[in-house]
Amino acid sequence: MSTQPPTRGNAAANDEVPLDRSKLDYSVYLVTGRELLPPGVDFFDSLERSLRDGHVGMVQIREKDAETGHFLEIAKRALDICDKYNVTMLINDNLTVALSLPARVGLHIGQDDIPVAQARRLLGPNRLLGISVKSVQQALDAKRSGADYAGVGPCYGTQSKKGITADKVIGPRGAREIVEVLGAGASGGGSETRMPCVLIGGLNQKTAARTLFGATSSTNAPDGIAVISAIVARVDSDVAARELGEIVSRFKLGLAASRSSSSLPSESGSALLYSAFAPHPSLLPPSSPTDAAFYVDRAASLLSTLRSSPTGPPLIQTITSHVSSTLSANIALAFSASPIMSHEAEEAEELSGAVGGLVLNIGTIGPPSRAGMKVAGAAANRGGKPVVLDPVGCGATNFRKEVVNEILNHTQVTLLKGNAAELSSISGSAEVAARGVDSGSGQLSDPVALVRTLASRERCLVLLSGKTDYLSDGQRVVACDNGHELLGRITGSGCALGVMLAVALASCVHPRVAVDAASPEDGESGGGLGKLMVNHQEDLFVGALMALLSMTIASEQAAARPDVRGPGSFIPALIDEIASISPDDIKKAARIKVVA
Ligand SMILES: Nc1ncnc2c1ncn2[C@@H]1O[C@H](COP(=O)(O)OP(=O)(O)OP(=O)(O)O)[C@@H](O)[C@H]1O
Ligand SMILES: Cc1ncsc1CCO
Repeated sequence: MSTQPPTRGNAAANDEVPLDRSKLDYSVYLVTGRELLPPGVDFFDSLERSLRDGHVGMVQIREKDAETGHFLEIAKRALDICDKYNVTMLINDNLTVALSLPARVGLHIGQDDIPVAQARRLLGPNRLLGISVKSVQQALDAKRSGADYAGVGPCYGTQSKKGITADKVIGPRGAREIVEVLGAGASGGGSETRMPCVLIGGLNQKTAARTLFGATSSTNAPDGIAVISAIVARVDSDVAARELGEIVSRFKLGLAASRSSSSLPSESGSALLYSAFAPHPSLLPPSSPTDAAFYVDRAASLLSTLRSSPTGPPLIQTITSHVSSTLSANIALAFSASPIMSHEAEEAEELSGAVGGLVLNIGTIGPPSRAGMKVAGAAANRGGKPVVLDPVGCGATNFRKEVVNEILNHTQVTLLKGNAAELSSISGSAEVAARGVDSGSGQLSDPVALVRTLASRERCLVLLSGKTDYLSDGQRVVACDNGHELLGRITGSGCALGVMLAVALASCVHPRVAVDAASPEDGESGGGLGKLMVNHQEDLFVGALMALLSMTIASEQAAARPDVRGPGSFIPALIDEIASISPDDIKKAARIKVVA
């Protein structure tokens, strides 16, 4: 293990040299917390250990209970360690302590502390000044007020700060709105200068990748993560810091590659963590094809891959309604997958090692499935497994809206599927009223804009189901006219489609997905991170299309059978047709249009 100080050069240990803000490294920002140290671990030993390999670029000394003299004593010793490893140090809250230390030491304040403008006046122009923000307004104020960076959060509930309750948590999606306005030229006013930011609150080895991805907007991304217990509570704080550093650097590499559409650099033969949530750029078409045949051919060839997978059927964990459970499981089997209908939180973590994809369907959700979704969703995200969310009946009640919101915050979904009423409700429009689990009678005025905007906002694929289905990844939109009205006359066809989507998305992900199955007990330590090897062998957009075409074309074939006389006889025929649908059927019968 290296004991050499890193050459990052992001701190001016010599106060003669003005702080070069462009060289600060926010990737892993450690906030100290003596109260969280493991028993018998010395604060300064833990700090030095976490800094020595160069993964932590900033340290904030946080002492909520120490009186000023003692705080200063701790900060002075901590500064020696930070200087040794060329790490930038800040003081939490206490202006007196910050001002008693050399000018290279900054100050971080909260919204309830001294106003930023006043802090800036007292600190002078050179000292680093950070502020915690939890709303867009606070972010805009922070940009105007002379702060250098923002801590955005709390992303999740944490144990480190008393008083944080679930309703104050902003989630990765709330963080994204803030990250957006902190970017250069953000709408809504404020300075044109981009303000760096770190995500804070519940960030650890399990949540970091998903949260960085979810908090990234189309124009701006977080610069790093601020953590307390994910490092401080670990005896091996060096290993903890390295794990976090690797997650952030993989995220940044993936982000750069996705923005330049270049290929992702391979890392010991594995693709990058970022690709767990977004298609590998090399799988995207070189330019947007307007020719539907391009997608139909690729969907057909993905179906043959699924039918002949050398690794066997993908295991699909489905947390779904008791109404549609059996139909969904049978359809998964017919579609060359292996279903497991499990909503038990207690087994979700263990199960996640074996599953290829996860379905979260809120049809008859109750406390156990709600809890199971949380654990299963987090585990799927960590392992790079595709997640399909079916927000059944969303919009019909406030409870369902709340549940969907909660899921979108705790899990980065790969695909969101819903009918007009459900997606209308999630998008915040009242255009199509929900009466129950089926669409209302109203029509969407602009389904293309709805799926595109929602996909871009939620950073996932969106599939709007109905007579015509619309699929988008936020840029491309394909409309599909296949399907039979009998699908709308049986219950659970949408739920079963959700499972088929998970199967198809799982078949896009390279079979060499492997995550160290060891999992920590306390949810905070880094166990279970292992070697993540997530590759995609096909564009997830094509995967979703393959499932949709398979369901809708099979429904047409079933309805055309002489033995089908209505919804009752249609169900077994549909299962049979799904079991036998072939790549050729897809090529012959697909009726899709590239509409954007
Ligand atoms: N009138 C129709 N004509 C053709 N296909 C249809 C029709 N209605 C629905 N479908 C197809 O049925 C499948 C399910 O879509 P639907 O919108 O009915 O889902 P849903 O409302 O979520 O269903 P459920 O709640 O019963 O599971 C989709 O593949 C869609 O293409
Ligand atoms: C009828 C019904 N009620 C809750 S879930 C469900 C199945 C259709 O989604």
